[in-house]
Amino acid sequence: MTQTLLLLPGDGIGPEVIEQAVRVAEKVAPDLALEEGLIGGISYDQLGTPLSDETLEKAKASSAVLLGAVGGPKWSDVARDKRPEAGLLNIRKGLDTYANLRPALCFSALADASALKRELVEGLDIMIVRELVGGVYFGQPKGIETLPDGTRRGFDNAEYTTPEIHRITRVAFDIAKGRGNYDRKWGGVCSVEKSNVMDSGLLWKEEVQAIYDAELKDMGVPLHHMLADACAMQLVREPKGFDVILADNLFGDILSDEASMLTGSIGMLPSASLSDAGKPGLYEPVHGSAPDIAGQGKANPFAAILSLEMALRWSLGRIEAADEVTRAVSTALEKGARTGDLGGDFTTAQMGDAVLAEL
Ligand SMILES: NC(=O)c1ccc[n+]([C@@H]2O[C@H](COP(=O)([O-])OP(=O)(O)OC[C@H]3O[C@@H](n4cnc5c(N)ncnc54)[C@H](O)[C@@H]3O)[C@@H](O)[C@H]2O)c1
Ligand SMILES: CC(C)[C@H](C(=O)O)[C@@H](O)C(=O)O
Ligand SMILES: [Mg+2]
Repeated sequence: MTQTLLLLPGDGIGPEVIEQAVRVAEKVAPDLALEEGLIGGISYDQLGTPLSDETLEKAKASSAVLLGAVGGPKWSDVARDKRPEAGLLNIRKGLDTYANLRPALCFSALADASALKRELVEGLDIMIVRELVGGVYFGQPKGIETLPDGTRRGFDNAEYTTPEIHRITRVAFDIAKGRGNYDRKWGGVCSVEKSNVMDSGLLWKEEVQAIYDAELKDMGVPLHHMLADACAMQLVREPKGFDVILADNLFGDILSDEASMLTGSIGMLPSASLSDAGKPGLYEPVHGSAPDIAGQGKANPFAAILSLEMALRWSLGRIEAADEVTRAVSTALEKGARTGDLGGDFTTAQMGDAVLAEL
């Protein structure tokens, strides 16, 4: 059966980086059927909604979805439920992609581009497993209200349930088992929360432990618990001490941006968002639409190309093609391919050329 990759380039640098990922896809998986759809601000401009039913249906019917980025200052005054970011949250929820995998891998050629010393990050290979369709992002009620005295009150509800915590914990353990890095200081799975302050955090810790004791212990994968603020600190102090970090939606968002700077640039970090087996995965760079450099040919397309790599690996079962892409990116970096964020002057297209030259 033909496999379909739905492209949702979105806003800002999204279309620029997806264009390069498409060149790579056409080279390593020429039989893959590519379709295109709208999401984000461009969808709001054309259709009055950041995610149309048509795009969501197309996504559900595809083998995988590759998304660029959404958002930008143009839509800052639009109502929250029509904002580009709402389109992103709705497609994640609509596809039930609850397991967001955010690898932070420091290519050896970039060890000096990191904000940290070479010895701290050289060889870094950690995986953040972020719960993506629950927590404070989706909890109800939320809103902004005006109080009788004229001041305002904004509120969000951080909530998790047992099944939500158990299913993401199972994914984290499966991934940690496949990686086998148990000898690191916090090797195996390190679950982070604020159980010292938040009830949803306390439940998170208790339910991770409960499913581990009841179902996962025999896998032989160590489990650690850490407070999220301490994890933020240890990530810059001793990043190679971690292997798989399991986090809720909000802490996973913040810690993955932090981890991006260990690898050299946010322009390098891909992600995979997975649902249950057999359902399409959603693949997107961790970075946003970068309005400050959009339209200038300055964006680093490697996060998008590596997101394609993750789609080949996790949804399309094309492991050899995925390995080829990783190798080509690594070699391109070794040969000096660098956009501005990595301290070079390559254009977005030249970065694509550099990868294609190695395929
Ligand atoms: N998945 C997504 O679509 C996603 C993710 C994060 C932010 N956003 C949205 O993007 C918009 C801008 O957000 P932001 O500025 O906080 O974050 P951002 O990631 O867009 O940009 C942060 C900084 O990193 C740089 N940068 C990001 N990606 C880069 C790349 N590929 N190459 C080179 N430099 C890169 C930008 O130039 C900027 O200086 C907001 O509307 C935000 O909501 C979308
Ligand atoms: C744009 C925003 C909604 C999104 C998030 O917070 O999940 C982004 O920061 C990300 O990391 O994918
Ligand atoms: Mg983020």
